[in-house]
Amino acid sequence: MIPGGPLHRGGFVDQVIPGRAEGASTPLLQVRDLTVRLGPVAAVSGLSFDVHRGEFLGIVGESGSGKSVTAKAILGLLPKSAEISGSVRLEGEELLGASSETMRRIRGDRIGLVFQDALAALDPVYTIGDQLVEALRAHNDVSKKVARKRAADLLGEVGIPKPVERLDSYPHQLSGGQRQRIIIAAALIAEPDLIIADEPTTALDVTVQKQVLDLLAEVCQRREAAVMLVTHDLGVVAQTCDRVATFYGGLLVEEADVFTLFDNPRHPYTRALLRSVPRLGEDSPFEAIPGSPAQIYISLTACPFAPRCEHAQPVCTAGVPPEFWEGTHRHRCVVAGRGEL
Ligand SMILES: Nc1ncnc2c1ncn2[C@@H]1O[C@H](COP(=O)(O)OP(=O)(O)OP(=O)(O)O)[C@@H](O)[C@H]1O
Repeated sequence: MIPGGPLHRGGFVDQVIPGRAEGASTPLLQVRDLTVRLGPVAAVSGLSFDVHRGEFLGIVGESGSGKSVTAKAILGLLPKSAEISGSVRLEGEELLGASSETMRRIRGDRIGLVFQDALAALDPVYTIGDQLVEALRAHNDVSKKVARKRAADLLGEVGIPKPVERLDSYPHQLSGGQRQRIIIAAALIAEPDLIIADEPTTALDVTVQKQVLDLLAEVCQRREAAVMLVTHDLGVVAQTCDRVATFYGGLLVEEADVFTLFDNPRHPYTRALLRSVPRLGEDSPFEAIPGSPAQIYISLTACPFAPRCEHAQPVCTAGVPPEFWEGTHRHRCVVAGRGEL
């Protein structure tokens, strides 16, 4: 048993997780004690976080840290063989264990998806207009003419020049950045409350990346929707997010508002992640994190970062570290929690 510090709070399920919108109404998305096993792999362990309306939450971590599995669990897109427990509520409605029909409705109406590969998400044999009109008419009982007008308006909203003409283009006739804007337009069709964007800009060059992220942030604010951005790129997080959660080995190891996380990271993994980002104009070279990302089998029994952590002590492997809170900043490092870091 790991001794919790004075700031340690136990229990997850009814825990209040303060976010940016403190004192605000019920969170839009409330994830509690989410645990996912995929065969022998403990992909996500005891995950709890909130997403509020109008908020941009970044989820960062190395490959294999459980980011995509978390997104898929929320969307009901994990394989049937996955063992899932905990709770995922969208404005109070429990999504874990919901029927496939309910989850199709949720994905269609309430949660929009933006994935990395825009070309794969668009059908090459149909025009952009055909695809948007079809998607619009799946959600709204409107004529083709009205749907086409709305599709053009949507393209305008996401910054596509000459939107009416673009409706007649095929995906391959557009640039990567334009295709990603169209994917965002498609994700917005049903006016979702939450947009989950999984590495949405990885395939784009830096300038276009910034435009697409600014667009997501602007749309999120204008529509009072929330965005959950899954990325391994801390530069992207710094540019866009209000709050950041760091994942490691399927565990949420730290969460804070973006300024606090960058200025005063508490978990050694977040610190290492920040040091691993190259900075222009600084003499000190960036440092790669030694060792390989953790793959956790069966269940988590210790701090997953301990084998790679320069500050690890025996206590770190005595059990899963509890949460330590400093205001709205929380982390799972016992050494930092004891004030020894
Ligand atoms: N279908 C699956 N079957 C078995 N294990 C899986 C499956 N999908 C993911 N995993 C495992 O679950 C863990 C979390 O994977 P996940 O894809 O969520 O990581 P990630 O943080 O999104 O990484 P990346 O940035 O590479 O996408 C990893 O150990 C991965 O190997």
